[in-house]
Amino acid sequence: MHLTPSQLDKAVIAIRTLLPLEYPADAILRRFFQENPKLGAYDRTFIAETAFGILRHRLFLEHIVDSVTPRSLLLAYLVRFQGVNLRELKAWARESEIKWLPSIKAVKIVSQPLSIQAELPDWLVEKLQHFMPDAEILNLGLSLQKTASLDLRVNTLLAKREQVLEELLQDDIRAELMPFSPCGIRLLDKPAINRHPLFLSGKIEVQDEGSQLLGYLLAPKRGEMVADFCAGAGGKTLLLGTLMHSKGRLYAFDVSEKRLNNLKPRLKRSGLSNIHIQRIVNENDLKIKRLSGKFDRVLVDAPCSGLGTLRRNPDLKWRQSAQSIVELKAKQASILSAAAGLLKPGGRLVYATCSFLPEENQEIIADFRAKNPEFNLLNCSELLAEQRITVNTGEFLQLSPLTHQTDGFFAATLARILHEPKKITEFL
Ligand SMILES: C[S@@+](CC[C@H](N)C(=O)[O-])C[C@H]1O[C@@H](n2cnc3c(N)ncnc32)[C@H](O)[C@@H]1O
Repeated sequence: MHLTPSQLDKAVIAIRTLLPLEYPADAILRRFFQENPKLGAYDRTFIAETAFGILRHRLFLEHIVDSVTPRSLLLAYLVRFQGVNLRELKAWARESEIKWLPSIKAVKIVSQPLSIQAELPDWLVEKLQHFMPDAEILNLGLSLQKTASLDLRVNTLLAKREQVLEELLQDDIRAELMPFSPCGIRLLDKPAINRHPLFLSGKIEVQDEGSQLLGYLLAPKRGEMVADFCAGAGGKTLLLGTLMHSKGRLYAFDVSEKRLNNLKPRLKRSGLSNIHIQRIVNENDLKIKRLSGKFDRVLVDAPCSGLGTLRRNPDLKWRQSAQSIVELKAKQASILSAAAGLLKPGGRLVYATCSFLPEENQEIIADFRAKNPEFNLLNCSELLAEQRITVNTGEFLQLSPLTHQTDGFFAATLARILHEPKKITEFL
């Protein structure tokens, strides 16, 4: 690694700006780069990768430095995790630092407490210990410290997966077919894919394989009425529209105008014409109430802690807390209840999060079913098997970076029964 003093100085400033983590790390860095337009592509990559690397290993790094400063964290990270040689740092590091740095190489990670080894904060380890043995927590934590692959979804309305793979390989982009998703391609490096003609022409989108599987679980058909209740910037909406062959009506609901606006250029590229974007004030918006009982399929990609995406968003373990999980849980239950009201008898709903905490997942489903006996639970593995996708995680879909090389995802599939039992009051 070739490091220059000005590059290291800039990295220290970036880390200082980042570490209070008042906003998502990617947004802070984006702003930092906007405010430092003279930084070249190589410096930007170095700064972004280093900053994210420090967030991934922050607990261990804070443990091994004498005093926690952006500069000491940077030095410790470079030496310990990037194998940077002290000679390469001589022009920049102070004499006292050059003396101190060799000692950090000797600190053994395996003799640290579980939270440091797993790089998960104490509150999270405590929660996990309720349902996972320590060895599993450690493996999960280690898998979340790795970087995620760049996953693509082929827009099968515009291109065939094999053709896209061939084109990528011809352009010297190393890629392979995904193991689970029938429309997925995994890249083995991180090229600037958003400038590639396949991306610009709408033939590919960036999407984690786990997200793609949620679309296949919902399995919307041509001509159906479908809702993506928490559509955001529409990653899953676009997949659902494709599975519907652009036929039928697909509503993209969300409370965030900004996120829905980000869906618009993607929609244009996709060639889909069956998507109706609707901003709602909240889950109880009148627009939702008016559509009650009209939908064949509903996806609830609920707002969640995002802990399953720590490979991409390592800052989330610092931005979430035991208290934020309590608040999210109440929101998730309320959204699920409102979204379920959209379903026709016989309709299907998929509730999903990118979290591995039962509070946001199984507990939400159990509470919902206790209050709504007119909904049955369908077996996710069987539903996927019907589409020749083999992921055997039982009645719930539970994906993890450790086992499936995807983000951590949870999904449950509910079906509204066709003939609902009459309510007792109707007999009185
Ligand atoms: C996990 S993200 C969705 C990501 C999106 N489905 C995708 O594939 O890109 C959750 C979304 O829920 C939205 N949200 C939060 N509260 C909501 C509510 N009460 N009703 C509907 N959407 C809500 C957030 O704005 C956010 O876009």
